[in-house]
Amino acid sequence: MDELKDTNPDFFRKYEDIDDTEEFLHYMMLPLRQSFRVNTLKVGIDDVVERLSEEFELERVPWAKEGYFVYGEEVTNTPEFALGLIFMQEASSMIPAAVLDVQPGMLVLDMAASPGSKTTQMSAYMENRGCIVANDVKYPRINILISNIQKFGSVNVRVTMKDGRYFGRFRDTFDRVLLDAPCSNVGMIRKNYKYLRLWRQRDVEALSRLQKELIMAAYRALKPGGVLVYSTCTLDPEENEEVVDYLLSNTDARLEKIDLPLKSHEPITEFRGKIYTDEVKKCLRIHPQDNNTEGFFVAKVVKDE
Ligand SMILES: C[S@@+](CC[C@H](N)C(=O)[O-])C[C@H]1O[C@@H](n2cnc3c(N)ncnc32)[C@H](O)[C@@H]1O
Repeated sequence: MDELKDTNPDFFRKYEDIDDTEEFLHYMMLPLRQSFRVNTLKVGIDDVVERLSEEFELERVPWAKEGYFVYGEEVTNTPEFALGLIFMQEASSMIPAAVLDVQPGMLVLDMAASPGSKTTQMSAYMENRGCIVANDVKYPRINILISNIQKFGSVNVRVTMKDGRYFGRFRDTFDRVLLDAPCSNVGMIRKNYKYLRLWRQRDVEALSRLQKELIMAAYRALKPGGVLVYSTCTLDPEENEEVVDYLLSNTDARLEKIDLPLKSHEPITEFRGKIYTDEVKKCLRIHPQDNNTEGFFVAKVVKDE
């Protein structure tokens, strides 16, 4: 552990103010459990589960009916994976689309969509009806997005390559908006230690500024009566509670409490001299030890009619 701390002392110093428990550090460094979603556009959940149970131990993800943890050998070596009947996705990353409550026929904006795990999850929930505009700003990531959409069999998706802030001009347009924002990826340290090496406070601050602009554009593009979900796979308050606090202070946005069968941490309302509205307590702040997943943050925002 000491060796690891030496790779980025600034990170560990800051995180003493966020979660200084041994449990947090322990789970941060533990390898992630594998998990997948059944592609309900192509196959029934029970059929896949029955077949894969012959080879693997499966455990249902409590917050996504088609999500499973998988134990044993590499599930990506199966025909089910090759045929796109299952989609590998970290279990906590299944939360935002589960919270967004998309319905068949809706117009949905996925503002930062690549590699498309949540786009494909939403297209399954929408039974391939309606339309998802799946956007990403980076050209190489657009290719991965398109290939995942094709492999999954999602036919209700249109891909765009724009800076997410561009969508602010489509005022009151989308029934649902997902902003799964670019972030400092602290939650993904469990997947790859490179995210620990790469973490810098100045990047957190720059990302926070970008996220505030993105969430304002996302809210503008949302129809009255619609729902916006903001999520990150990081735990820095500047990228989470502070961004949501910014939206609430500058618009008429409202938060709704998220009710899912999982454990979470109390959101942060005060950090390094900044005070955030108590409303942010309605958000989900998930530390890795809560459910043995990646760290994650999710906010459910509504725009009144
Ligand atoms: C957390 S990842 C999205 C993961 C994706 N939602 C999924 O579930 O598969 C964030 C994405 O934001 C994209 N991004 C970065 N800056 C952006 C911007 N200004 N506008 C739109 N997308 C951006 C990145 O290229 C990256 O693909």
